[in-house]
Amino acid sequence: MINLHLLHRLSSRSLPRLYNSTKIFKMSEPLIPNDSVNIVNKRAINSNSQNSIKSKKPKLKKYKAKKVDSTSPLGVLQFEIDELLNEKKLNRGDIQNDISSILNDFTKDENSISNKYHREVQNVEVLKIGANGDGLALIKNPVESEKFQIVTVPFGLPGDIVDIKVFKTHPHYVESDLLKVVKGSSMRDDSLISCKYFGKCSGCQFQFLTYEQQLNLKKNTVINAYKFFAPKLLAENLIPTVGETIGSPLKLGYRTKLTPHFDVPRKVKQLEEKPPLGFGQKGRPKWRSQTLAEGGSGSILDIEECVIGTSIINEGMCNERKRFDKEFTKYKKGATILLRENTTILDTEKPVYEQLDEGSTDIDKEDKISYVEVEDKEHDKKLAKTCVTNTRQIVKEYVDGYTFEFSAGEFFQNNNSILPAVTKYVRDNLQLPNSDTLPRYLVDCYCGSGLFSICSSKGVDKVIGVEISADSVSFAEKNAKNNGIDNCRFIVGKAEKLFESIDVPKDRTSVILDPPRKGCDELFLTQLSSYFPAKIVYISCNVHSQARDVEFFLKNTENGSHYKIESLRGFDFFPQTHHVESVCVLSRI
Ligand SMILES: C[S@@+](CC[C@H](N)C(=O)[O-])C[C@H]1O[C@@H](n2cnc3c(N)ncnc32)[C@H](O)[C@@H]1O
Repeated sequence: MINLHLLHRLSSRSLPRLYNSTKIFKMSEPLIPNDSVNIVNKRAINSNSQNSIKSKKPKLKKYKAKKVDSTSPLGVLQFEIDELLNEKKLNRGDIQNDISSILNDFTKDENSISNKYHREVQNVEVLKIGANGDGLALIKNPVESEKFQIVTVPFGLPGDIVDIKVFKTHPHYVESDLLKVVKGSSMRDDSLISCKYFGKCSGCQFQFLTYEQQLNLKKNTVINAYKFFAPKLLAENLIPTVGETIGSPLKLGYRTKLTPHFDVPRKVKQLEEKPPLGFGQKGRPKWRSQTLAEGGSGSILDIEECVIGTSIINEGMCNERKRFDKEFTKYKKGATILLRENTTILDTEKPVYEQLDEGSTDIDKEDKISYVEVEDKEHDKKLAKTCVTNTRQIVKEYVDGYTFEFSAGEFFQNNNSILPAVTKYVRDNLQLPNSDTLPRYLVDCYCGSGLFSICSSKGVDKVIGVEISADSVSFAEKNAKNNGIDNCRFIVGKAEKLFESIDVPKDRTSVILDPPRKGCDELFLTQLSSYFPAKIVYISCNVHSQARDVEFFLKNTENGSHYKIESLRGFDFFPQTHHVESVCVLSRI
């Protein structure tokens, strides 16, 4: 049982700590700038007045495709589009949109190409749900009657019949806003929605699904990722049955970090009206009458409470919003507010207020630090949770009996409730066969402030961690020391720096990989394969780059063919959202 008390203490407090002037979640610009026609006409007038003999043709606008990483959400969408086309026996030509005509259509009347494309469509059947949580559907092309369009439908579930507004065109798909669910999919259960901003905020996608359905969708994301990014492994039957997704103990109130933000329009010297402070709107809200009444009309939705944030993070958000109400006129640029949970293990002999570090304060309560007291019955400890807003402040987290310190602005996992299960799973899967007497070693690549190194250190003789952030490495060293662990060594540098000085025998060594979203690079994977460790546990917040890396490792490196995928499954670090963390275990054959 968790025992919650809210207590406060006196503290002086200034402005909220803001970082990164931001343009996060800015909606895309319209394809045709409003003044396009005027610019062209002005040029024509100028050239006439100079009696120019040459009548200059307006320059045709060309569509410039942005380079996307194939494992990013937009890159993955391309695979999903091809899969849908395959199922419908269509090809890319059948869904190609005439972007050039839209870009160069300067007429403004209702029959303009742009208006024909960006229209409302009724009774659209959603066919699939993609990895980023948007539905996918097939609609008729409004201009070329023999053609179709693939449309993304936010908050659309397979089987839904919906009315949509198409608002943006890309070469092979169009984006839409969901206007109305005409007939709901059997998966949809709106009674499960716990946030009034669901359907408008870009944070959550799955609140209307049972938790079991959410876990199943995430399992499918893992299956599809390996289908799309590891086709050779799939063809050779080298991918095992994907395990059930491991759920989070907390389904709501789990997020230990939130970053609400606000925009200040350009050219505004002094804000007169308070701008929305919250999270990005999904799609273009101006077609959704409800949205205007509930939280603003801009690209940011004004949100006072986030149901997936922990209670102290929401308390911090409430404090910082009160402060923003009073002080918004001082800001000349948009900014992001960091809200990061901090845990203090309480000495029950001392008054709580004496043990708290700096944290978010309540201006209505004499600037007292807000905190929530939590009892950890398993380890017989009392914890105080505070909310840190200063990116440089040192934050403490408490995982499975260990304490971790790191800078509030640096990386640390955001769902504390699932970490004991994840660290145990990693530890169990690092085990080497017949390892009862011989020494065992662990290498933790991308180790951050030492979470996996420290949580796995007991069963091994020596741990080597490698991490690019010197700041994180100094925290990893400090964390090992504070937890009484003396068998860990940490190296600052790119992951491949490890191989310059590795001194542990490969046959007795397991390796953890936990890279950022973009995954590992080929140089590192090639060197890892040459080192040839006994076991590899690859943890990833982007299963698509993980699948690509695993295929590269098994198929394109020196010793890759001597490994097999022992197991593969997702962990649900972020309930109610589309995100999935994937753990892939590789062992030598
Ligand atoms: C997903 S985090 C994992 C951190 C840690 N395992 C944890 O769970 O707290 C990825 C880490 O990789 C680090 N990193 C990014 N690129 C790197 C590289 N090329 N070599 C080593 N570390 C890198 C980042 O600084 C970050 O701490």
